Amino acid sequence: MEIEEKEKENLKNNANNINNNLNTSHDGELHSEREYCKKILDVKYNPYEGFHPATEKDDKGKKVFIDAKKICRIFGTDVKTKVLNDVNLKIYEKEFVMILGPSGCGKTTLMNILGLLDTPSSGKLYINNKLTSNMAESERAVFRRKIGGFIFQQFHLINTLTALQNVELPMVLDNLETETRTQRAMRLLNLVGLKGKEHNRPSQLSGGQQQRVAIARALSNKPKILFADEPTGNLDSVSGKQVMKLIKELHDQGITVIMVTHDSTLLKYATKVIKMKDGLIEELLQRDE
Ligand SMILES: Nc1ncnc2c1ncn2[C@@H]1O[C@H](COP(=O)(O)OP(=O)(O)OP(=O)(O)O)[C@@H](O)[C@H]1O
Repeated sequence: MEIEEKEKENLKNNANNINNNLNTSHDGELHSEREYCKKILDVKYNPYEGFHPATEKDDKGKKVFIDAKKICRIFGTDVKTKVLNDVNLKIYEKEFVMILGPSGCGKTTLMNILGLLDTPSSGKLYINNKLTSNMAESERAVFRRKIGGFIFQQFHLINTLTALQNVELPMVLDNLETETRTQRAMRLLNLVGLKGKEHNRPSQLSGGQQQRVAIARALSNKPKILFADEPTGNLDSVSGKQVMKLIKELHDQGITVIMVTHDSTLLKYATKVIKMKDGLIEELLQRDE
């Protein structure tokens, strides 16, 4: 009988403990069972939902844009560091590829190689079936100017030029007539929501506006592929969303996008995810059809 009473007491204590846990929390945010459950559900939110490990079946009928075979990148001469280690990867036309992984795992290095901003130490890289190591530097420059568009976390605008002049710059390098390039630059600035800011210099624009100038500049030569390295990394969440909306619209119009990010909430825009670790592709995921 005495044992039974003790057991009852224990059960009551347990019930009280559970109840207390439901009604209060260490961070003082949870005040009801419902909120508690919601918190648990949030914790279980899976940014990779809707993706599956990529298989050869996923590639059927798609046109290969970039084909990387056993790409290695070693930095340093005396002390050598292997930053990319036998990376194999195919990127197809019209994909929206996101590269994720811990800091220093080689994301930017890989993207710079795919965008011909850097060259691999070994391995073969094909763009549109063309072996890039056979390209002259002038041909690589044409790819960067005419086929690729680039957006960086730090915007990389020229501070002494206006927004309009920044957007016009690649077209100046391409010898386009003044009238044509000014008209196109005005149209692009309008497209990215910067009508009226054409004559502002970067210092007179917010971070989000500067990134939108950078997007307009990246689009000035009508690229087929957009390389974006942490494009929202320096932006507040509202500006970040505007920039992502623009990039999504470009993808919807048929531009292939390769983007490096730390932010797994952006995976909703991706059709393919490359998870990197220590210079290797740890996992390749494809959005469910
Ligand atoms: N030019 C270089 N010379 C020497 N080491 C370099 C060079 N560029 C990159 N590295 C090294 O290569 C590694 C990978 O760098 P990378 O910038 O590709 O990483 P990441 O995954 O993009 O990192 P983060 O997310 O922090 O930007 C780092 O250890 C970095 O220090």
